[in-house]
Amino acid sequence: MDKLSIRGGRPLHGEVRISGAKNAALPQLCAALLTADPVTLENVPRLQDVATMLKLIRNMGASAERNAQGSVRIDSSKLSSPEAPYELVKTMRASVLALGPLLARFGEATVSLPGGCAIGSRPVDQHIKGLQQMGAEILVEHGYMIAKLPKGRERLRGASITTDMVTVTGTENFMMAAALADGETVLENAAQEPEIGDLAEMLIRMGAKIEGHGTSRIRIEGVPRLSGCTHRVVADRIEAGTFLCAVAATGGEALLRHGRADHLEAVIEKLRQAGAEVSAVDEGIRIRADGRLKAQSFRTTEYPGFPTDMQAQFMALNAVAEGASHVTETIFENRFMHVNELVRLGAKIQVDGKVAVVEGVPRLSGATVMATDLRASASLVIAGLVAEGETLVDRIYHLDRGYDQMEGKLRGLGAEIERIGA
Ligand SMILES: CC(=O)N[C@H]1[C@@H](OP(=O)(O)OP(=O)(O)OC[C@H]2O[C@@H](n3ccc(=O)[nH]c3=O)[C@H](O)[C@@H]2O)O[C@H](CO)[C@@H](O)[C@@H]1O
Ligand SMILES: C=C(OP(=O)(O)O)C(=O)O
Repeated sequence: MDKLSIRGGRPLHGEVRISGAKNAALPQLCAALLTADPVTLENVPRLQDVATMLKLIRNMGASAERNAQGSVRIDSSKLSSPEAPYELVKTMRASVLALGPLLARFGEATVSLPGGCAIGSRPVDQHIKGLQQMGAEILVEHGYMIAKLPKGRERLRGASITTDMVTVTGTENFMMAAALADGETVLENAAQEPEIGDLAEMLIRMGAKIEGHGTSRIRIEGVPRLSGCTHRVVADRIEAGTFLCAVAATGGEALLRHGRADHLEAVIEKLRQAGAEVSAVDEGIRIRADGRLKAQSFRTTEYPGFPTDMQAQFMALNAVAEGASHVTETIFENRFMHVNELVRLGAKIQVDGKVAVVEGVPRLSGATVMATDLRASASLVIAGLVAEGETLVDRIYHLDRGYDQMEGKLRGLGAEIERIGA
């Protein structure tokens, strides 16, 4: 199992290229299943979840090829088996995004339930309820969602869907299903994350009729068929946010090329309050930080609030900042697994239910720590970049699931970081 060895204490300096967003690329790879025409996605990040999604698509009988420039071409004209098996779904929750497109195009789909993961339970009751409102018959049996259209029906039908909570993958599944449904679908309480807007733009390029994406009410007028398209995946706001925290924590200066400051306002606002200089420039985002920053309290919520996917990384920054802070996690019940590992590096953090109380310390000291989930891994890397001596981050397969060449990019910024094979 690979580990990362980090020798901390060097401020990060220079330029880093932000990749395409994992959480945009995954639904878009599923959206390619909505058409028999070839679809080309540009700027697809090289990370494990994308590799798993390509495997899933190929497993269904479609072809999916990546070229040297990072584009992926998907041809699902010969798709033979509309099924997402447990073996693939268990390593990647985003597989549930195959449900909407498969059902809409083929009138049937069998997709494994995602179950839970380290950060908490990952229920899909809202997905099932919404697709049932669109006329699907869905049976949950042997760990699978077995979905089909009633006899005699060829298409899902438009519906008015109000979810009990804001769900990102739910909104994406409904948008894709509704794009090929018969009639109008209105999604109330829809998610507003930039990845939703990017998916809507891709679907519109394919011929879908969608309005209101980026607001909490999305209207989709179904069309009988969609065509192929070429679409460029939006920059990864969470990767950008991770590098912003890393530069801020080490007291450095960097340009994040292609980073989208407009997608990261809640995080940037907190970084500025902490004392970092952050600006949106034509090439991306610039950040500069001097000395110790001031700790910031925050609470994770849906977009445009502070993203749950940035909670662990900002907590690493708070751990070495001046003063105390309260970090409240409202989306996932178990997303504080990095806390005990940060404590091993010398951080002072106590968890009480949904709140972590962080008492900033002037220094951390390197140790062996274990990554427990994707963003927890990134938090430990940031802490390792600050800590004195060597930090060994074990189980970095979690990191590889969602970051495109993290250690190479950090090395480019002057970090002393190395991957050690088993
Ligand atoms: C709103 C939010 O911040 N969503 C995050 C969530 O998206 P992801 O799409 O994975 O999760 P959802 O947005 O669907 O879930 C939001 C909340 O709704 C609950 N829920 C969801 C669907 C459902 O059918 N039933 C149900 O109860 C979930 O348990 C969770 O508490 O995790 C991703 C990976 O960390 C993040 O990128 C998303 O930003
Ligand atoms: C936890 C994440 O992803 P997933 O929903 O794929 O588990 C994430 O992107 O931070």
